[in-house]
Order: sequence, then structure tokens, then C-alpha cells
Amino acid sequence: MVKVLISDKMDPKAAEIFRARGIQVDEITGKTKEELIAIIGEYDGLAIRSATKVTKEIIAAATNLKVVGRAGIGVDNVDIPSASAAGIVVMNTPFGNSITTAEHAIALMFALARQLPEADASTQAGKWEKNRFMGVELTSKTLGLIGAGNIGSIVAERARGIKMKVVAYDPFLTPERAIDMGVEKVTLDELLARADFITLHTPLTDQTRNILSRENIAKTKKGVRIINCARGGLVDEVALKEALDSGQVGGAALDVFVEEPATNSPLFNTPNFISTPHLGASTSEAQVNVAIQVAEQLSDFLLDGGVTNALNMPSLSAEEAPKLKPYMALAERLGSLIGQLAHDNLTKISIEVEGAAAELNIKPITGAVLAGLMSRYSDTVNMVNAPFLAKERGLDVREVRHDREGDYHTLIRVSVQTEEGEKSVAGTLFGNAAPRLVEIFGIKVEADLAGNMLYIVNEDAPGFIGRLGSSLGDAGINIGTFHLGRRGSGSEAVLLLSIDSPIPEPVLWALCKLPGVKTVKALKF
Ligand SMILES: NC(=O)c1ccc[n+]([C@@H]2O[C@H](COP(=O)([O-])OP(=O)(O)OC[C@H]3O[C@@H](n4cnc5c(N)ncnc54)[C@H](O)[C@@H]3O)[C@@H](O)[C@H]2O)c1
Ligand SMILES: O=C(O)[C@H](O)COP(=O)(O)O
Repeated sequence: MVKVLISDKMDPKAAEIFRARGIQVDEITGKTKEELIAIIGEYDGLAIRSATKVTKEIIAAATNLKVVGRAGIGVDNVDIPSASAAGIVVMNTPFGNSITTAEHAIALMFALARQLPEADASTQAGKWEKNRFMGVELTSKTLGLIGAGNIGSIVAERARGIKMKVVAYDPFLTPERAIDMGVEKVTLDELLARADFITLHTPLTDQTRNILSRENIAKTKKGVRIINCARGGLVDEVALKEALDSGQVGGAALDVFVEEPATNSPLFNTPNFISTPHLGASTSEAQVNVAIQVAEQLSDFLLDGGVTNALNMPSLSAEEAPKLKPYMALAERLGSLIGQLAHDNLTKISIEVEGAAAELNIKPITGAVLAGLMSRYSDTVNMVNAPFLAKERGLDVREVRHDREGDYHTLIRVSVQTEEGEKSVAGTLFGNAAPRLVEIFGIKVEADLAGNMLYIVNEDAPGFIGRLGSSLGDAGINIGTFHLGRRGSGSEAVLLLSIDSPIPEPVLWALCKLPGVKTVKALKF
């Protein structure tokens, strides 16, 4: 039975969905790294929020794990390169908590404008300091948006609703999209110089780390108010503290910190500083959304092979997955065949599809070809890590979709560049389901690719098949199927035999010595 672990606090809807789909689910939260390492090996799927750190060590212990699902957006708590190398799909739910997080940013902006937390604390302390708390109006003020993706664009829309002017810095924001959003696209320096409020909505990357650095904070308009509901590390916390103390920054609200849980930040107790404990996504609506989405995505993947919102694999809908399944089996076998037969040092591979295959999503087909090809280098290769392994080895991968009508209703051709020139194999599906090889290195041959097989190239001459049959018979090897193709009468012939047991090395050597034999190779599918 498929087993999933939920290791962070998640809405009960997630567990309900797993159970309804026949998946065994354990909810075990608050485990230490060592405790998680001890149990993770049992699970096929792992559902997390931001508390569980899916490190290299956890991945190494996760011997059955196929997928990690993040009920939320940020995946900086998952070591994606290690997961990819281990063939584990990593998914998130990119939209389920965006509105909620945008609302939190807007809430913090209002709170900063009117010093709400301090006014509340003072009033409840019986001080009634009406003259101490003089706020600012938001109408007509300029909001500087750093990051104009899902959450940033919702923040912009809400801010425009309260009559703010919005300027945005995002290198990936197109001028057309900026017009659609009703924002002015600006450079970072322009934003720093013009904004009365700055709100951050980017992931934490090498480019965004300390985007509000000491130097950049110094370029802001005096008294600027800063909100960060994205990721700790976007703002230099030490420089922010100094800027709040000096009055360069008039107020700051952080939901996220460099170190979380943040229990002892130097920013605490600074006037005009507001903090919340990473609450951006914490509304019941958002938590229900992400719990449902993550549970459905993991279930679709574990039960049907559907891939949605994966960060290390192309998407594949639950409807597409069954259609693609036989193609992926064919693609994987063609990749494996060429991997077993072509020489090392492959530099280029091309995957061509025609007929019905050309109507399909080619990415999973390519992934399956590469998984087959790379399976000779690693036991743990699959569609997730194969493209990464191929890239690591410098393999140039080309995908070609042909419109032309061919001899077959559907065809996948895999060609590689070898030291001896280009070599290609091609296959089709019989009855839309059964993978069949139809061509090998320019010779037409029809064969299943399954189990133990023998590939023989010989001179096409009378008596050869008899001698081969006798040699195998004498060695006690039973032939299951026998497929023959040749370039022309008397030229080179290809034999593909399925055999009921693996062929011992001495028998292989004996076959190599049969008159007329050019190549003998044991294959395994
Ligand atoms: N506080 C919370 O609880 C909470 C909740 C949800 C999301 N988040 C975080 O909010 C962030 C944004 O989420 P999103 O869904 O809007 O992501 P998104 O991917 O939709 O948008 C991110 C935007 O950042 C832009 N960007 C990337 N590099 C940039 C750079 N160097 N300078 C400026 N812009 C850059 C991208 O072009 C993109 O438009 C993420 O880090 C996410 O983890 C936090
Ligand atoms: O990236 C996210 O989705 C947020 O940081 C939310 O994190 P959480 O699920 O731990 O609240």
C-alpha cells in the first residue's frame, strides 16, 4: 500500500483526501532530524510546510520516497538538487496561499501607517496617548513593489484599490504585464528613491539576498516604511535596525526572518518595528486550499503518475498520464536499447516523434528515453534525475516533432551521435499499448524489447541460424522469440532473440566465434 507522511501541521483535509484515495497516511509532526531519518524510509510521499527541512541526509535515508509535496509556495526548506539526483519529484502549491499572504502584507502596511500594535499596547496599558500616535495616510502614497509575481500582483491590485501609486521592480516583469497590472516598471534605484512604502515579494536567491542591503537602505526616501512577507534574508536585519534607530526608515514590519523561529532578534523592541511569526499563509482559507492541493497532487502522482506544479520535472496531467504511459514504456526501452548498444562518449541525442506521438507532451517521452539511456550508469535513475544526469554529462538533447505521415500510426525515433557516426532506433505501439521495436541502426526488424535478449549482427549466409540455435541449445538456453532483419540479401543481418535465462559469459564468447558473426551483445530490459 502506498504510504504518505505528513510531517508539519496541516489542515485535516489533506489526510482525509489521502485516505479517501486509498493511501495510508501518518501525521507525525515536530520530529527532530534524527527522528525523521529513522522513519522516512517507510514512505512513498512526504507532505510538508516550512518547518520540515528536507536535507541531503533526510533524502539519503528516504529509500522509498518518490515525491515531496510542499503545502505552500517556498521550497527553500527542500534540497531540490539532492532530491532530483535521487529521482524524487518536488512539488509546491503556488497559488493556494497567495491572496492570504498579500492580505497580510497589506495589513502590515496599515499597521505601520498608524502604529497599530504600539497604540494598542499603550491604550491597553491605560495610557491613552492620543498625541503620541500620529499616522500617515496611504492615499496617494507610492508603494514600491520588489517582485511582481503572484503575491506581488495581488498586493499591487489591493494597493491601487486604496488609491496608492504602485511602482514595481522585477527584472522579469514585461512592459505589457506592468500595464495590465496598472503599475509603473522602474529600476531598483528609482524604486528606492521614490517609494514611501516598500514591500518585498521575491523568492530568496543569490540575486535577491540582501536586496535591501545597508547600501540600498541608504538610497531610500527618508522615513520609508518596509514590509517583508516573502523570505528572511531579503533585508539586512542589522542595517535595518540601525536605519530604524536613525530614522532613515520610519517603520518596518517583518513576517519572515533570517533565522526562524526568530526568538531573539536585535530588531525586537525597536520603536516602529512590527513582527509576526511567519504568519503570511496562516488563514483557515489558505490552509484548506494548500492542504487540498498538496494531497491531490501527491495522490495523482503516486497513484496515476500525474505531475502538477513540480519544480524538477515537466507537468503531466492525471488525464494525460495514462495516455502517455505506453509511450513512456516504449521511450524508456528505446533509450535503454541505444544505451546498451551505442558506445560511450555520446555527445548528442535526438528524440523524434511522429503520428499520434507528435500530438502528445514530448517532455515526459524525452525524460523516459533519458532514463532508459542512463540506466546503464545508475540503478536509481528515473525520469526526474535522468535529464539532470544527461546535463551533467554534457549530453546535448534535441526534441523534434514531425507533422509528416509515416509508415506507422505512431513512432518514436531515438538517434545518438557516436564516434562511428549517427545511430538510431525506432519503435511504435501495437494496439496503442504494446511497445515494439521497428528499426535498429537502419535495419527494419520487429521485436518486443523485454527480459533477457541477445542482439547479433552477422553476415547473411545460409546455415547461420542453425548453428546459432544449436549453440544455444547445447548451452541449455531456451529461445522465446526470434526476430530477423537484414539490409539486403547476402549483406548484414540483425537478430534479436528473447531468451528465457541470462546468457553466461562463456556462451557469449562461443557465439562470438561462430563463423560470420560480427557482433554479439546480451541485452536486458
Ligand atoms: N510569509 C509567508 O508566509 C509567505 C507565504 C507565501 C509565499 N511566501 C513567499 O513569497 C515569495 C513570493 O511568492 P510568489 O508566489 O509571489 O512568487 P512568484 O514566483 O509568483 O513571484 C516572485 C517574483 O519575484 C521576481 N523576482 C525574481 N528575482 C528577482 C529579483 N532579483 N529582483 C526582483 N524581482 C525578482 C520574479 O520575477 C517573480 O515575478 C516567495 O518567496 C514565497 O516563498 C511567503
Ligand atoms: O512559502 C510559503 O508558502 C510560506 O512561507 C508559508 O509557509 P508555512 O506553510 O510554513 O506557513
